[in-house]
Amino acid sequence: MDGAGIESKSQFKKLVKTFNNPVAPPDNPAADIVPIVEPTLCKEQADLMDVILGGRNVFYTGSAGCGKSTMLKAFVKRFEEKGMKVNIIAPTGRAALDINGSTTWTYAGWTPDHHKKPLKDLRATGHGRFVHKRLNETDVLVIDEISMVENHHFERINHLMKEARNDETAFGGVQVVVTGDFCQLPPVKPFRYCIECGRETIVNKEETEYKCRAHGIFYDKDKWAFRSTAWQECDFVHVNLQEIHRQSDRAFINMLNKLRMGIRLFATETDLLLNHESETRNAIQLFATRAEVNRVNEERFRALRSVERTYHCLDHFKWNEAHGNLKSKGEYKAPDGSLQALAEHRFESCIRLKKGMLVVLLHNLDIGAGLVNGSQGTIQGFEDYDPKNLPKAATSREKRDGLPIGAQVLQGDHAVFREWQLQEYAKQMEFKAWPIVRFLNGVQRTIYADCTVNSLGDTTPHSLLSRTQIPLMAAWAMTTHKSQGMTLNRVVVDLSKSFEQGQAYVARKYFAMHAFSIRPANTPQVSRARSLEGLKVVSLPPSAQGSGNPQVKEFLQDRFGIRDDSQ
Ligand SMILES: Nc1ncnc2c1ncn2[C@@H]1O[C@H](COP(=O)(O)OP(=O)(O)OP(=O)(O)O)[C@@H](O)[C@H]1O
Repeated sequence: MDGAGIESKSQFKKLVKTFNNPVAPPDNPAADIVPIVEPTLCKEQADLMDVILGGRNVFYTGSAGCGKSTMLKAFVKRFEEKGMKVNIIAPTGRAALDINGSTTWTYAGWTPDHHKKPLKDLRATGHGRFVHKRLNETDVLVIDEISMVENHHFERINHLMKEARNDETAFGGVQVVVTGDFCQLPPVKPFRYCIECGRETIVNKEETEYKCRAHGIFYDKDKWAFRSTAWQECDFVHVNLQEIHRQSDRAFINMLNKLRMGIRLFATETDLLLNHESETRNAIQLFATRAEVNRVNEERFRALRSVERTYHCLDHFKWNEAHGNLKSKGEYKAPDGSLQALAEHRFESCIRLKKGMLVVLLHNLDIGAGLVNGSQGTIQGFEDYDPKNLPKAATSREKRDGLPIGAQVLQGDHAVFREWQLQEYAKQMEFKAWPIVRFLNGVQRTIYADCTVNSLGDTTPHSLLSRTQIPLMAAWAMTTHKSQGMTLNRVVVDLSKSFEQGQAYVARKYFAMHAFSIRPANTPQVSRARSLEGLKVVSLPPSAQGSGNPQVKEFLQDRFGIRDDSQ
């Protein structure tokens, strides 16, 4: 098993006590103060790990919160420990940053214009120096957020890898692991250019057909990766993770599963969702647009009379000159000096903080203490900067002898680099003080800056792209987009309003996505983790129920027997 776990309630209580009482030394300092940032895999996750490590091509899926990202980190670590070269790719920049990977485009060495090339020419790009080398060094290709990867994009990558690796088996013979949830975001602008000749297709009014004069019609219903020839060639083992780790309330999980599949809720369930008792003091309001979020957050921020403190991020690109193609990553900057390459980063380039402000934590600080990505709290005050308290990379001696109470330890790859970046960040801080946050579960912590590192390039040492910033953001309001992947404690959401505003292309999926992105308190260690308790749904859009994409439903039914029993 990977990572340490909290095995009993008493162990958890002891940990919380230790964190809340920094003067009382615990029995075993080293064991108790090291934060737990990765959970212990459950049985079905461990079984999946065996299948993946066994070398088969695997597609694994499951509802939001079943641990897809947790699995990804765990098996990548295991492959890397075996010395295997793993490339992790995702269809968008933001998704790629979250998984310390690159985009499908960067991996393939393409710009969107490459889709305008006939397949034969596109395949030839696999012989470009960097691309050829990169694709030939891959042992395992991991594709995250597969729901957004369009059929022919998946197909094109398959062709490119066959050509580059001179091997006509699926993806040129590498092991392929794909993950994601087809009930979440769909591919954008499918079949825009004909895969055969690269000419722009002509779309009909209903956006159901894309026509190439020379090569016929492509149908919108076939836009999904699972409808591609490449998917068949991969001969995937299909795994559906069923245990939800974010929520613990059975009735609530059932409802979420129905919403995911676009299954109409029973009247009793709708009633429960709208009218259950909820604790929404200091809850976060989810909105569709950034403008609404900014308005609410700005109003509430201004209303606080305490002193405002501004924190600018520290972006850094440590470039290995062997990666000529990456040089520009460190060159393009936004007006505030932050790197364009990190524009989609989950940490803000600039944050303003005040005492009394509601904030949300943006990374897993300490799972054992219930402090995860999405934990909400209030700033209680500020701790003066003291270099002694900055998180440090543990030396081997410290690992052996234990660290001082309250010290935060930097673990894993790049720990020394991260420590250095934290020190640099502290030097450039205008206000030499760190926010102290009391979280909704009662745990109080000083929140130091965190440094996230993305390793880039095909050779080692990798080029390192990093952002260092205080991992907090205002939590009166948030976009639903930003809430994806978080475990929020208290949420208020008005779904009908989102519909009136005529949400973009995902309108049909919007309801399922939104409802599914609501993550009330769940960590089993937090005693009041009654899932519906932290959720307030203001109103539901009646038209939005019972939608769900028919091809996705059919696919999930075929593969996993997940069916719509309400019909
Ligand atoms: N085996 C486990 N034991 C305890 N907690 C777990 C376990 N697996 C995952 N979690 C926790 O559950 C939460 C959701 O996990 P994760 O983000 O991996 O899910 P996901 O399926 O990727 O969700 P999404 O589709 O929303 O991105 C995280 O806080 C994670 O730490």
